[in-house]
Amino acid sequence: MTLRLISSRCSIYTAEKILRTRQVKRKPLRSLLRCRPYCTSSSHEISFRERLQSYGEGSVDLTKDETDGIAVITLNNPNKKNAVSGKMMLDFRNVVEDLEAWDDGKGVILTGSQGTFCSGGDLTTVQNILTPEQGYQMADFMHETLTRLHCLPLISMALVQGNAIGGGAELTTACDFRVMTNTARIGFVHMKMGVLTGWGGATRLVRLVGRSHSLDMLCSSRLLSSQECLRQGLADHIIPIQTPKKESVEDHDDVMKIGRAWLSQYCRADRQLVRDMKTAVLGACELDYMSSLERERAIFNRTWGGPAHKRALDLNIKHS
Ligand SMILES: CC[C@H](C(=O)O)C(=O)SCCNC(=O)CCNC(=O)[C@H](O)C(C)(C)COP(=O)(O)OP(=O)(O)OC[C@H]1O[C@@H](n2cnc3c(N)ncnc32)[C@H](O)[C@@H]1OP(=O)(O)O
Repeated sequence: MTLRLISSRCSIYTAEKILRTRQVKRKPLRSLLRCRPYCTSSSHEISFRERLQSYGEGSVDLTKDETDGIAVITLNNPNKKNAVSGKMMLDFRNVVEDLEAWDDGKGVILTGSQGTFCSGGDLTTVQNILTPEQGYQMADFMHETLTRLHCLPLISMALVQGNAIGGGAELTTACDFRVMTNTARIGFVHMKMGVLTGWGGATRLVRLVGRSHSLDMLCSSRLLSSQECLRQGLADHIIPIQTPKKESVEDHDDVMKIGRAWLSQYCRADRQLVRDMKTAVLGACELDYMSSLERERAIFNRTWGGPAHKRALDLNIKHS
C-alpha cells in the first residue's frame, strides 16, 4: 500500500529505496509506521505544503544542458546566503521530480548563487514551524526530497563556494561528489543551534567518512576548511581560487566552468552506461551484498552486446 502510494510519485526503484530508508534496521514496515509519531495523511501533507509555500522567499532553479547531459540546480536566496525557505523546499522537490523524468541526463551539479553555497534552513521559516509536529513534517519532506536526489541515475556533485552551513552541509552529503573551492567551508553547526541534523545529514555523513570522523564533525560544530574536508574524505577535489580575498560573484562563472569540467570526466561514456553504472554503485552502497549482485547482473545484461559494447570491440582499443 505504502509502496504504491510512493511509487505513484516516483520510479519503483526510487520508491523501494525510500521505503528501505524508512525501514529502520529492516524492521517490518508495520512496526516502522508505529514509530512515526505524527499522522502524515495526504490532507496533513497538503496543508503543510501550503504552510511551506507561504514562506516564499528565494527559489531553487534548474537548467538542463541537453548537449553534455549535465543539469545545474541553483539555490537562489542571495540576501540570506541561500538559506532554504519553505517555498524553496517545495521548489527543490519539483526540481528533483523534473530530473527523475529527464531520461537524457548524465550528471547534475548542486550549487548556490552569488559565490556561496547555502546557510541552512531559513531562520524565518524555522521560527514559524517550531512545533514538534511541524519539525517532523519538514524533516520527513526533506528526507524524501534528498533521498530521491541521492538515488537519481545521474552522477551528482555539490559545488561548494563560500559556506555550506547546517542544512547546507547536509545537502552536500546527498551528492556523489563534493568539490570545494580552497576558501570554502562546510559546517555541521546543528548542535550549536540546539538541534540535530533535520535533513538526514548524519546518516549520509557516517556512510561517507565513518563513525569517529562524523562524531567529530557533528559534535564539534566547527567549520571545516576545504583542506580538512579533503583529508577526512568529505571533499573529493579542491578548486584553487586565485584571489586571496573573499570569493566574489565574478569568480562564480569560472568556478562553475572548472567544476563542470571536473564532473564531465565521469560523464564521457554513453548516456545509458553512465546512468547504469551510477545505479549499480548506488545499489552496492544501499542494498545487501546478494541483492546488489543481482541488480548488477541485471544491469550488466542490458549493456552486454549492446551498441556501445559492439562499437568498442570494433575499435580494437589498447588501454595505454
Ligand atoms: C535542519 C537544518 C537546520 C535548521 O533549519 O534548523 C539548520 O540549517 S541549522 C543552521 C542554520 N543556519 C545558521 O545558523 C546560519 C547563520 N548564519 C551565519 O552563520 C552567517 O550568516 C554565514 C556564516 C552563513 C554567512 O556569514 P557572512 O558574514 O558571509 O554573511 P552575513 O552573516 O552578513 O549574512 C548575510 C545575511 O544573510 C542572513 N542569513 C544568513 N544565514 C541565514 C539563515 N540561515 N536564515 C536566515 N537568514 C540568514 C544574515 O542574517 C544576514 O542578514 P542581514 O539582514 O544582512 O543581517
